[in-house]
Amino acid sequence: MALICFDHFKIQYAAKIVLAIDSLTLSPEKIYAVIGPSGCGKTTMLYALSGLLPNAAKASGTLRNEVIDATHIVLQDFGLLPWKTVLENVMLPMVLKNSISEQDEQAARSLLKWFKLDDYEKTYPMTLSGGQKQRVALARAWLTSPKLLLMDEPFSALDAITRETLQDEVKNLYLQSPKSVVIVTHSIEEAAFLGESIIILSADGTLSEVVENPSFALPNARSTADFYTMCYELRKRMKAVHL
Ligand SMILES: Nc1ncnc2c1ncn2[C@@H]1O[C@H](COP(=O)(O)OP(=O)(O)OP(=O)(O)O)[C@@H](O)[C@H]1O
Repeated sequence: MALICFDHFKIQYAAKIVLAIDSLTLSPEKIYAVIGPSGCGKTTMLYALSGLLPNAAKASGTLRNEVIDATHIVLQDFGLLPWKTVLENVMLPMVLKNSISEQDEQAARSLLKWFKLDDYEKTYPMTLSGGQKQRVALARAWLTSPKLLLMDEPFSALDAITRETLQDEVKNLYLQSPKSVVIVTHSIEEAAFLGESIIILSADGTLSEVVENPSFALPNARSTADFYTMCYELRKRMKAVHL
């Protein structure tokens, strides 16, 4: 079954076409990484998938997202409310719907524990590090049990080791309870580690190709020859689409 279908889908700002995907189908319960040169339309693609395109964007053609009502997007700036505690921020979607159950609170606490934030539940976001804020945003995303999770450069602001730790946490959480995920990233290593399939966009916003990633499910994937080969292949292909 297809979760998402692009069919001659285009987005333009005034006369400038910034995304043009003729044909692309995404399957459920897979992690897709999206890479491509700066300005090629990666974030625009994510906004289109979330149904949150800016007013100035004009869309044409077809983009079918079968789970648009159960789609959650994690933005680059984390989207945390400074006047709410960590626990309240994680539970924000429930707070907004005015439907907090004991079960939700338990689930929020166990996610905070998973993300090593159990000592911080009464803390306010301004006192957290970038990595901790990102973890709060990820815990919130997971708590809503979205059918499709969209993440825009989720780890770009973090130092290398924190980034790898969070990538591991997200992958392990995904392997425990698979979801449909689309991650936009600038990092070839992140795409090769987190992407089961990697969508490569060209500089002009067209789809270059979708690459399957044989290293994705391997134990200790980062230290396998398949992972290094994948990084090498992606680097080669990225150079080609930059031209
Ligand atoms: N609100 C807007 N109004 C006009 N043009 C826009 C708007 N938002 C994005 N664009 C243009 O659309 C194109 C695609 O932008 P987008 O942010 O999707 O690229 P990206 O691949 O995510 O870039 P980066 O890798 O640098 O984050 C760019 O040329 C950008 O200038």
